[in-house]
Amino acid sequence: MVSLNTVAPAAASPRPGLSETGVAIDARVEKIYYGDFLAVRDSHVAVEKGQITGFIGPSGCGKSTVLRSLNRMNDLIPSFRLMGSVTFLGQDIYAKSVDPVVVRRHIGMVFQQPNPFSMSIYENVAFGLRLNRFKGDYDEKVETALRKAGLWNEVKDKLRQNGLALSGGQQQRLCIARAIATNPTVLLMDEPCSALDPIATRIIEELMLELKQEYSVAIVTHNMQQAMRVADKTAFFSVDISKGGRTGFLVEQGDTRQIFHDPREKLTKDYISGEFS
Ligand SMILES: Nc1ncnc2c1ncn2[C@@H]1O[C@H](COP(=O)(O)OP(=O)(O)OP(=O)(O)O)[C@@H](O)[C@H]1O
Repeated sequence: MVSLNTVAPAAASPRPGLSETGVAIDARVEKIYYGDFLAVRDSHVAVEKGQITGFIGPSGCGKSTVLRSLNRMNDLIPSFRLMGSVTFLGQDIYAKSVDPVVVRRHIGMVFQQPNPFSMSIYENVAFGLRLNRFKGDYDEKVETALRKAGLWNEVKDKLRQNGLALSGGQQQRLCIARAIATNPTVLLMDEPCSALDPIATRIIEELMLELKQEYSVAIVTHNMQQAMRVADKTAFFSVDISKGGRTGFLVEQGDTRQIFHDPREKLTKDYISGEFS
C-alpha cells in the first residue's frame, strides 16, 4: 500500500508493479470551478495500469484541467475548486491527511513547454530526488532516468552543462527524466509534443510506448493522429454551451479503436469525422 501522507525517502517506498491490470487513477469529477466559472462537469475518467490514456477534444473542453486534477497540480491555482473524488490505487488524493508533494512523486507530470530548470542536466534530474530527501546513489538514479528517457547517450559527457542549452526535444526528454527519477507510478503529459518539430515528436512518441512498460501514462493531445498512434484508451471531452457558459464534460471513454472507428456517442462521431474530413 502506497502512503500518500508523508514525504518518505524515495528509495524506501517501492513503486507498485504493473503486473496486475486495473485502474491506477479513478477520477469522478462532478464539478470543477475556477472562482464562479464552472469549467468541467460530470467527467468520470480512468487511467489504467500499464496503458496510455489519451485525452482529446476541442479547445477549452477541460482536458488540461482534468489532467492537472489527477496529481493536485491545480492546487497551485487559488480559485480552483473540485467537487467529486480522485483516487490513486484506491486512495483519495484530496483527503486532508494527504501531502500533495507525495502525490506528485507518485504521479509525475510533463508539461507542454519543456521547462528544465536553469541548472545542470544532472541537477535537473536529481531535483525531485533531493526534494524527496533521497539518501541513496544519485549518480545511479540520474543515469537510469536519463537512459529511460532515451537521452543518456546524448548527454553523458556533458552532465554539468546547463539543461537549457539542449534542443527543445532534448529538453522535453530531460523533463521526462526528471519526472521519472523519483520512480512514479503514473506519468501525466500535457501536450508534451506541441512545442516540438515532427522528428522530436516522433522520438517522444516512441519513448511513450517504451515508458508504458513501466508506467501508466495519461496524455492530453490536440493531435488526433498522435492519440491514434500512442493511446490504448481515449477519453473524448466536449464543451457544453447550452446555458450560456462554456463547460467541459466527458462524452465517452473507451478503447482508442472503438472511439475512433465505432464511437458510441454522436458528439464523438461528429468531432472525429470533422477532424478527419
Ligand atoms: N487558471 C485558470 N483560471 C481560470 N480559468 C481557467 C484556468 N485554467 C483554465 N481555465 C478555463 O477552464 C476551461 C478549460 O480549460 P483547459 O485549459 O482545461 O481546457 P483544454 O481542453 O485543455 O484547452 P486547450 O485544448 O485549449 O488547451 C477554459 O474555459 C479555460 O479558459
